Amino acid sequence: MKIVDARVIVTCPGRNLVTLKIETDEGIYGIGDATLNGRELAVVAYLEEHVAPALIGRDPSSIEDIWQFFYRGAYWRRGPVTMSAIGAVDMALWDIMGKAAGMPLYKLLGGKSRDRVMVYGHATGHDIEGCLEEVARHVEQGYRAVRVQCGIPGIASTYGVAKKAGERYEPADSSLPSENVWSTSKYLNHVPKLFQAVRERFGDDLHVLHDVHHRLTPIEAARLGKEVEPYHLFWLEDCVPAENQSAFRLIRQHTTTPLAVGEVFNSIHDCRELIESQSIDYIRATLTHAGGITHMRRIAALAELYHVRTGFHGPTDLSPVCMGAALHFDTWVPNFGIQEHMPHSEEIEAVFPHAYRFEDGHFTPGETPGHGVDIDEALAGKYPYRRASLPVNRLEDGTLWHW
Ligand SMILES: O=C(O)C(=O)C[C@H](O)[C@H](O)CO
Ligand SMILES: [Mg+2]
Repeated sequence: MKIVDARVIVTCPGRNLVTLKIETDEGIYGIGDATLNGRELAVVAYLEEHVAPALIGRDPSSIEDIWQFFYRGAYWRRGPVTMSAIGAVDMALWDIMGKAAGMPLYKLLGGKSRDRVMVYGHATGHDIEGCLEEVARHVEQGYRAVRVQCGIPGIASTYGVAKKAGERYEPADSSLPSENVWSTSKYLNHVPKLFQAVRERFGDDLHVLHDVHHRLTPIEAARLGKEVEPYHLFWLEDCVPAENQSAFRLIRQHTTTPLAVGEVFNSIHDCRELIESQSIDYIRATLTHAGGITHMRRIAALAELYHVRTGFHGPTDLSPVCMGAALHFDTWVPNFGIQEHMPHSEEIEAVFPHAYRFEDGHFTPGETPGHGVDIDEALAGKYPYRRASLPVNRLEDGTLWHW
């Protein structure tokens, strides 16, 4: 089998999504998600100029060699643009090989390690009462695990909180970056009260999670981890920026709250120290941004040695293609922890028909050969690209801050 075409499809059914479609001389094609939120066209250019032409004529079953060609062979290694492009190629090749073998991807990877994949949903509210209502709505829908993000008294707007009750929040909310204001002290005083109220209302069985979006220093994160210990969080996510991997050792020394990190990671080198020093419990890197299935398998295998489990990133800014492939990976990977789930809009679901299904707080990937997600190109073509940016965050005195 030979690759005869590799094309990039950009569509914006409410938000920008980038898909790579690789076609073969045997009529089998595969698709991969290449969406890098707020930087979509950078990946499109990388794919169109440097990757797609070099794919033509290759054997799509040489998945490892093609991965090495674009990673090791590129000289300029790593980074979100390169690794998202490689991730899309890799996902599409695994899709092709699944279709050629007549097997769902999880079987190609080694078969089921579990019957279904637990996911967590997102509850957000402007105040604690609003959050509790949203948690209740998720529990009614069957979720066993809910991430809870709350507006902070005295802060006008906080990233990660929906503008209106019951709505989804959109990460890239305007053409150029909008601005939020941040106060660490107000935040740290509020969050323990939120989780106290969640436990009082919903009891001990619901898994609850929280995302700090990289906004604390290590000692502040240690304080937060300690103060929420009585509420037994499933995890505390991205409590500090992770460029400095050794910072997590300090947090770890102070708290038993489980730590998750890595949705912005692209490579095993971004998390090697975090994993080997057993400073984290969950690794959040996912297929699109961390070089596809081929590379994510290496990260998961390293993580397994150190009791670290997977907790893949799964926001709406990753397309259903990534979600489908991730659910197969989650079904197979021995050290699975949890999968994030932000539901896509109806428009997006229509552009990407898929085999995965939600039931009772869990997903199953389906039995369709490959990753089980397709793209309706005619429908995709009706939604042209629109520039959208992620916001920035400033302290109350105007200092630009972490997210
Ligand atoms: O889903 C999460 O945990 C996020 O933090 C979402 C990110 O902010 C979003 O994907 C940025 O594009
Ligand atoms: Mg996050």
